[in-house]
Amino acid sequence: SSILSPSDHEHSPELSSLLEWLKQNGATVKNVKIDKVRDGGLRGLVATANFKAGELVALIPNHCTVDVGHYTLPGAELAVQLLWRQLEYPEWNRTFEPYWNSLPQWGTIYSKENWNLDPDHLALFQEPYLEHYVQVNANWTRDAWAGVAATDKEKQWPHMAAKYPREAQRIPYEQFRHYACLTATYTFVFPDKNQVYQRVMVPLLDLVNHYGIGSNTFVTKNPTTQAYHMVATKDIKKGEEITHTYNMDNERNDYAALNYFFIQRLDPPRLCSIDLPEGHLDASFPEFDDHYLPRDKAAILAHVDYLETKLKSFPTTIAKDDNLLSARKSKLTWLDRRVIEFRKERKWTMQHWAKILRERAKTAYSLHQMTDIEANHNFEHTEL
Ligand SMILES: C[S@@+](CC[C@H](N)C(=O)[O-])C[C@H]1O[C@@H](n2cnc3c(N)ncnc32)[C@H](O)[C@@H]1O
Repeated sequence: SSILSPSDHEHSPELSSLLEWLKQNGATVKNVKIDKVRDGGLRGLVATANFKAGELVALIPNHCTVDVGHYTLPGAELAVQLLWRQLEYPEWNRTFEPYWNSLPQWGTIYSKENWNLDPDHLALFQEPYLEHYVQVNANWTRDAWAGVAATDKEKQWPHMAAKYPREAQRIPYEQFRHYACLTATYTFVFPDKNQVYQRVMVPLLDLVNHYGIGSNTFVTKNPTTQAYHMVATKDIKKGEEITHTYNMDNERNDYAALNYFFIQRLDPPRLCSIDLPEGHLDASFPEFDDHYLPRDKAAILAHVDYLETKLKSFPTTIAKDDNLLSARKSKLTWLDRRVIEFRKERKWTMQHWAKILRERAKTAYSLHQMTDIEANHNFEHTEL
């Protein structure tokens, strides 16, 4: 069934049941609806009344949420725990049906945890580093499923499934890797009652999309009631999309593409983290590019050289990528298209910054070593 709500703004049966279930269980979900929020049909949360800054947008009690494991664990290991819990507590599992049904179906969401490992698809990145990053992560999911990952047995599926062989047999790999993606991308990190940070599935709040600087809510956990509160950080008008900042790393497209499989055109444009001087995917780069890009003439020119050499090394140009994306009889899947859109956006941003840096180099200072003549000159001045 479709994960999208119909265009007449009525909720699909799945989403109506979610809201009903939450209300029956003490949640506050009054002035919000789940709707298509972007051209591509992206689902998100929308305000159905005005909210003032500081006002509560939604409250989800702790008993409607699921702690899936320690926040440092990869999606595959969290998936093992979630599936095991569903088998171990069938009654509890049944009561959560309205929530499970609100989650996206297999094959509609991707992240490094459940990526398509077809080499032709990975090659679309035009970047070996990103290909490897996806491979390492997706292979971990595959290995945890097969029970051959280099980690504790209890973190791998066959060991946990051994207790429920018949039920476990009915769970296909497709579902496992989908769960690995969900536990990594549809979860929040919050401390439990013992102050241990957990990955938590929070119904409804996990339908809110990411927005960087300028998002209109944040999520907090009440230390006494353990409930999750979504609070407006600015006035929100009726009809506006509700957003929050998952993390600022997502403001770089390589991070967002690999971890959540979306890309953005940002204003001002931001380079991929791997295209920053000494940048890499696992670092946090919360500030604008301008704060990271060099000021010293030699360093600026070195970075312009990096960007231009890299741009020349790509097998396709932006124009070629555009042609591929707009070709009428294209055999590209939506997954392929997203990766091509990613690489096109990456190139565009590299060109943009190369141009700005080339300008900046014209008036930049130099930290080059003093020549003998300069040194002698300074010495004479000191003597005087
Ligand atoms: C926590 S869920 C948010 C709800 C999701 N849109 C849904 O309908 O189930 C995270 C997923 O939403 C999508 N998403 C979140 N923020 C986005 C954004 N700014 N642009 C595009 N897609 C986004 C990505 O597919 C991501 O994996």
